[in-house]
Amino acid sequence: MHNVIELIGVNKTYGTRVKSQILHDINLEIEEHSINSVVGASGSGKTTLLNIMGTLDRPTSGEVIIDGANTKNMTQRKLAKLRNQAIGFIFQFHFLLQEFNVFDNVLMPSQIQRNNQFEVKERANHLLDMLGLYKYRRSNVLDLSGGQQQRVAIARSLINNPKIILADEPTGNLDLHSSEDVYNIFEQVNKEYGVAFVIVTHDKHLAGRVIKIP
Ligand SMILES: Nc1ncnc2c1ncn2[C@@H]1O[C@H](COP(=O)(O)OP(=O)(O)OP(=O)(O)O)[C@@H](O)[C@H]1O
Repeated sequence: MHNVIELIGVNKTYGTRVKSQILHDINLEIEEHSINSVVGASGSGKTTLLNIMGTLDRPTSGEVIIDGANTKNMTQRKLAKLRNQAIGFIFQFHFLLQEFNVFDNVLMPSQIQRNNQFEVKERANHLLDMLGLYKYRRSNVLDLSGGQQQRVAIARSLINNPKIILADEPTGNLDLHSSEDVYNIFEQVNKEYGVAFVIVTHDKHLAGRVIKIP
């Protein structure tokens, strides 16, 4: 089985004068097509771990391998390209662009690469259709409910056809019904597109393998 993410001996320490070690010698493999939930007490380092997996933050020591590529000595530019191609991100607060409509928000990550625009737009339409948002594609994102906005964020995370989606408390801001909706979509996307998921969660809906941070 191919690993889409591999962490080898990862440590993370914050602070310069007063040091605080958050992650201790983490060794982890995320297999392609797998679903994984990250759990742990508040402040235990779940978001820190996810940010390191997503190359948004670098470990103090240890190695992060994304889809077979060791990121240790990569330039910021190369890292940004790899991240944009391989990884989709979903956050608790979706960070949609308020001045853009639904369709343009979904297209956003694809604009960084010179992808075939026709294919990208077709894919955006397909994703919006799958997520029940096609009729809202010209609406401003502020006119949508919280659950609908999170579905726009899910479509956006999938636009570059990533191998992995990293989701940080994706249902933290949603009611029970919308939360279940989001988890059902994750399962559907995992089945249909083979995307691996790593989900940081506080709620009881634990999907797939559970990674516990001490
Ligand atoms: N940039 C930073 N600089 C200094 N300390 C930080 C930084 N980011 C996080 N921390 C600290 O690292 C610890 C872990 O934070 P993190 O957000 O990863 O935990 P978490 O498990 O995701 O928490 P929660 O469940 O409350 O969201 C916390 O004590 C936090 O204050």
